[in-house]
Amino acid sequence: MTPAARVQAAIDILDDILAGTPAEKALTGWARRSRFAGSKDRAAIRDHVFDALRRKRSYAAWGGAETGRGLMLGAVRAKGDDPAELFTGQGHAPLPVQPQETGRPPRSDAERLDIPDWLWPILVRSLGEESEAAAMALQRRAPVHLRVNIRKATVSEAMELLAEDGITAQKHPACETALEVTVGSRKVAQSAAYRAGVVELQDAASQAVVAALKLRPGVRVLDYCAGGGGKALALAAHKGVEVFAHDVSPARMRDLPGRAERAGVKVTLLDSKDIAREAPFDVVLVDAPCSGSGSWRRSPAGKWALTADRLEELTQMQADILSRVANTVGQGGILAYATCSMLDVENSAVIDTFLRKRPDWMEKYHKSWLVFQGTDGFFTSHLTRV
Ligand SMILES: C[S@@+](CC[C@H](N)C(=O)[O-])C[C@H]1O[C@@H](n2cnc3c(N)ncnc32)[C@H](O)[C@@H]1O
Repeated sequence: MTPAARVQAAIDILDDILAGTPAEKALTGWARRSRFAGSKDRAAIRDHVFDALRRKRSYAAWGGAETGRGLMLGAVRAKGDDPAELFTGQGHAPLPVQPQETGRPPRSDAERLDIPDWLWPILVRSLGEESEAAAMALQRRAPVHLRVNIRKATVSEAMELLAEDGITAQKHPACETALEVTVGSRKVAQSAAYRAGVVELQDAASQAVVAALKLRPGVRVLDYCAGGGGKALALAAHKGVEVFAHDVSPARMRDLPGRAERAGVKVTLLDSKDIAREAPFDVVLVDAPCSGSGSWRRSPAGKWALTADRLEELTQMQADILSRVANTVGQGGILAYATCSMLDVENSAVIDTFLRKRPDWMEKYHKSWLVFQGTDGFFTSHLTRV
């Protein structure tokens, strides 16, 4: 496909997404209907689509419309290029630009930085001078990070195994088990290292949240919001640590037993009544449902779907979960709260509310990871009884 034909394909897929089809479904549907497209075409089109979804607001301004065509036109103009070179109408290229398709530069910081207006003051209150850098990082593609499963290989061995499949990865400073893929990221899922459970796809900050717990052999840990089990598997990679996983939607943990087997670790799934029987735990991790603002590079739809009401609902949910699970933590144990959010209302404010209601608890540690520092945005806080 020519570069211009790829742009037209992105326009069609974006129209499908704007009409309500989830991004992954729209991309696979297009690929199925377009057997002529090679893997390089599909990768380039996917990049166009996700770039436009991350920068939907500013591209719509530059392109003059929130349509597939408006966004791709905006993408070209925002880079300072002349759309006439791609929008030629020749072959499968988009039709030439019409005089009424004018567009304009963004009019506010929020529009320029692709943040909804209502959210911008909340981000500024949370991050101060760093909010612009964070918003700009959210406009770009996320790096591919791997967690080395230290139960199966050392970090160097994992790097060598990846290299045999043409994948270059380098150590990431955020966590000892973390690698950043610099070449061959699209080959990871097919690689021998991945299939043998030597590496897992996981952001470095997500790994660092688990590493911050400094788990020692003999401890019993409950991952209370386990979801697909990314953190449960990272917890279970620690030798001698007994890991239990729970989720309010057990279906989300469907793949966890298979993933644990591949990783060579044991994770015991618990439903709500099992928790009472197995408590107390030495560590309870609450990787809470959140806005996901720290991972909007990967899931840009979340940035546009979030509303003030939904954010309020999430903070209520976060507070409820924390107070519900506190009693399952044993004496001297840790209640660890985490979110992949950079918003203070989901992070420090949730902890402050908990500590106000429970003066018998105190915060012993907290840390934030910001999205422009090379990882997803994350927050964690360790609470313990006074
Ligand atoms: C951020 S995700 C967890 C991601 C997962 N820990 C990982 O590392 O892959 C939050 C999870 O919390 C679950 N959840 C939401 N409300 C809950 C509740 N009241 N109790 C337990 N889990 C809940 C959701 O189903 C979702 O799977």
